[in-house]
Amino acid sequence: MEVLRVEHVTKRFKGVIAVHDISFAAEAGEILGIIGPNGAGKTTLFDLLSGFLRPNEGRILYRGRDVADWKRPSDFTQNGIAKTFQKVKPFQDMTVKENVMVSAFSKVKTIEEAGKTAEEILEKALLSHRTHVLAGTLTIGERKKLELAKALATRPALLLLDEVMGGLSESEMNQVIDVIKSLRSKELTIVIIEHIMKAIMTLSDRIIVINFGQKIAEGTPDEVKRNPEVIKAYLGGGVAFAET
Ligand SMILES: Nc1ncnc2c1ncn2[C@@H]1O[C@H](COP(=O)(O)OP(=O)(O)OP(=O)(O)O)[C@@H](O)[C@H]1O
Repeated sequence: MEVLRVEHVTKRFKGVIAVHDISFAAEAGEILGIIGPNGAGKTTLFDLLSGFLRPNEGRILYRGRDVADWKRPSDFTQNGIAKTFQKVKPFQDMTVKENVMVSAFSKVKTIEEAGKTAEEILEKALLSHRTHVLAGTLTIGERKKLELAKALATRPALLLLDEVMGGLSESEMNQVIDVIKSLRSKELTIVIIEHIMKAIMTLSDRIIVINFGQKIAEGTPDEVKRNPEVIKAYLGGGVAFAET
């Protein structure tokens, strides 16, 4: 079943065309990677998918419904679309559990239910050993896991992960990769933007490559790695595919 369809979407900021006539789709249960050099338009595309921005042209269909009908970003959350933020900003003076409970309240009504959701999700996010500490005391790796947990607590069907590996050590990154792998199910579609090639190549079923706002390639990780257009775009940006 198709969960997401992006049709000829364009987003302009004054003179800049940040996203230019992009189309793609994602199936239920799929992990779809989006890569591209700095400034390619990835963040803008995510902001369009999560309702923070509106396209100038084209449309975005979620489960067959045009998201233009939704007025606020919270309508996106209510309908099952969750996004993590590149710059994680937990409520520092609240515990890890309380942070997750805040997100859980988008779907449940009572403190008991929110607490239960938070505990279950913290377990999934490999963060249950930090349940009762203040979020302000977490390491960067733990903050990234908390960010993931907050998104999961809204019970999404479409999860948008924006550079969740950034700033992590190798072992922290491997843990987050394991967490994301464990989320795989036919009820959840994951779209992930990531600069770290190892992570995106390991996780993605399919990858879309964008450069200067346009889609330049789409395929399996192996197909994308061998694509001459992609190699050219990345060599220009100084990133070597050979490492992956
Ligand atoms: N609010 C804005 N106003 C003007 N230009 C913008 C705005 N947001 C993004 N842009 C421009 O749009 C283009 C795409 O930016 P975007 O942040 O989406 O790229 P990106 O692929 O996410 O980059 P990075 O990998 O560095 O995060 C860039 O040229 C950027 O300068």
